[in-house]
Amino acid sequence: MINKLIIIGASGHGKVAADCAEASRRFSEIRFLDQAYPEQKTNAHWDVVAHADEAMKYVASDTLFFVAIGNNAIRAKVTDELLAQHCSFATLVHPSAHVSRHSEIGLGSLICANATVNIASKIGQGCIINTAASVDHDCVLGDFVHVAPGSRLAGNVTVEEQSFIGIGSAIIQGCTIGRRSIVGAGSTVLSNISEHTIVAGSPAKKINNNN
Ligand SMILES: CC(=O)SCCNC(=O)CCNC(=O)[C@H](O)C(C)(C)COP(=O)(O)OP(=O)(O)OC[C@H]1O[C@@H](n2cnc3c(N)ncnc32)[C@H](O)[C@@H]1OP(=O)(O)O
Repeated sequence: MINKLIIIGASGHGKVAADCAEASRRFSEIRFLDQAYPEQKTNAHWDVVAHADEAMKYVASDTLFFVAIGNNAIRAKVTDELLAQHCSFATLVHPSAHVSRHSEIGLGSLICANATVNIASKIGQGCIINTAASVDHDCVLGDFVHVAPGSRLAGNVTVEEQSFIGIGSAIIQGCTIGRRSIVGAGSTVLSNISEHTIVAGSPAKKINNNN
């Protein structure tokens, strides 16, 4: 029986992931690994038990791993390293989230409190659908996308891999956000955004490249 969770990343985001895992009642033991160990030994109510480099010592048939690193590129890298070592991953869904049974959630993703994933949407691996964010019908999110708290994706929105949708943003129906792009906090996206682009404002306009 799988009942232990090892979370890589004892940050603020890590404690949100742990809280979500605890609320799901799937795990009897939740522990962290972090680069800050041994200086950091706790994260909120949970213990940091080892350095992140020691993950392999915790591989066991009753244990799942979860990578709680907010930076999309680093989360992708750490996840890929652990997958290469055949670690088994948890997908965490807070009990207050609404996830349509006709949607798909990729391995290692986090669906936070009060978030919604509506019918026929597909969320990739290692994504974060943060607090009270909503992903409406027929959306497609690539791997390691982060939709920050309170953001709204209308129907048929595509967000390509490793892009970040800033807190409180809105994206109208049918838009595509290219890979590794950033939508600034509180923006309104009315048209497609190219890859590696930072946009902000209402309507959202390019303010920089994201290299
Ligand atoms: C649970 C959690 O905490 S999840 C995390 C949630 N956090 C977020 O959503 C943060 C999102 N980040 C932002 O909005 C940032 O401002 C970014 C990434 C869009 C831009 O950051 P930077 O590249 O550092 O841009 P910088 O701060 O230099 O601003 C450049 C210009 O864009 C403007 N700008 C920056 N962000 C925004 C925004 N969100 N909306 C409107 N204008 C903006 C600035 O005012 C500035 O304008 P100016 O040149 O006229 O002075």
